[in-house]
Amino acid sequence: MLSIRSITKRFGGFTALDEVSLEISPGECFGLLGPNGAGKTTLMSLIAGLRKPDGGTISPGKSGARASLGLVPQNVALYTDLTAGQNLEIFGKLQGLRGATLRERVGEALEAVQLSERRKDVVKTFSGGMQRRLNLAAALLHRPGLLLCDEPTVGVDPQSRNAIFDYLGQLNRDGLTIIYSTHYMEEAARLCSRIGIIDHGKILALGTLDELLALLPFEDEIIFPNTSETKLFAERMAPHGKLVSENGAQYRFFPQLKLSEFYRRAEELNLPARLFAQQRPTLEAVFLHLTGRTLRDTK
Ligand SMILES: Nc1ncnc2c1ncn2[C@@H]1O[C@H](COP(=O)(O)OP(=O)(O)OP(=O)(O)O)[C@@H](O)[C@H]1O
Repeated sequence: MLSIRSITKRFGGFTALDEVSLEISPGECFGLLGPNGAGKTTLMSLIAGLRKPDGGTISPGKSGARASLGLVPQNVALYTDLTAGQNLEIFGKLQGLRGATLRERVGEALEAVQLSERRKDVVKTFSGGMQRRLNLAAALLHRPGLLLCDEPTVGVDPQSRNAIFDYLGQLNRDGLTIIYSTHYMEEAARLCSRIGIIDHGKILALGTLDELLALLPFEDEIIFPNTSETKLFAERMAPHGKLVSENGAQYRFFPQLKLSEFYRRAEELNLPARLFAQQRPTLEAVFLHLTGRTLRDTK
């Protein structure tokens, strides 16, 4: 168990983390979901022992379970003039591996992130996604018990993203504890068994996806086109929920009135029901409910 109790971190007069408390169980994949600047990287760096908190405790300390820790940093940290194989050999040596074990682990890691065929290629010729995959492999050579992944898929193509997800899922099923930070709600929902929503240095809510969705005061969100036909209706609905305009093309409405009442009012303006698509809300709606902003607004 990793216990984070009332952690505070300040940079000068600015409070980046404000009394954050979390318990992470062995074998869980915990998601830290929040917009840019929320404090995710700061929290990761404190857990990794790269920075010291101004208040609070993290236990066990670096000499305990956290001694066996892998960190996938937000920015790719590789020697781009060297080959993929040479990079992993350097990281493996830094992690204390030598000889046959090192060679074996490097081979396994390249295989796991689907880069075996690029072993002898220089990293600067790799796509962003391939570099991300190698960055992940580098953190795992010493087979840590806890993996910290700080937004490992930013700027990654779908193929690499899926490869990273499949690999992390497999590692987690094999018992690796993972803390995964992201501002993509789909990633947190897909990969993590529990999610903490973080904003302005505070954990606003914590739970499974279903527990977080249960915080919402409505069951379905409604999507409808943004046209001259629906403009007046959207204006009338705005006080009865949260209305978000998406790229000027459609509205997403989080209702605070009964759906029967919503459709009755649409009918008053001769808007047919087929214009409206109802769907189960996502973590985006939970974030909006908790902060009044969308995750995208705050990027
Ligand atoms: N070394 C530092 N000095 C001053 N302020 C900092 C420092 N590191 C982080 N901050 C500030 O602390 C806040 C949290 O930053 P942090 O990098 O932890 O956020 P984040 O959630 O990881 O977001 P991002 O995805 O943008 O990295 C931000 O407002 C950031 O500007």
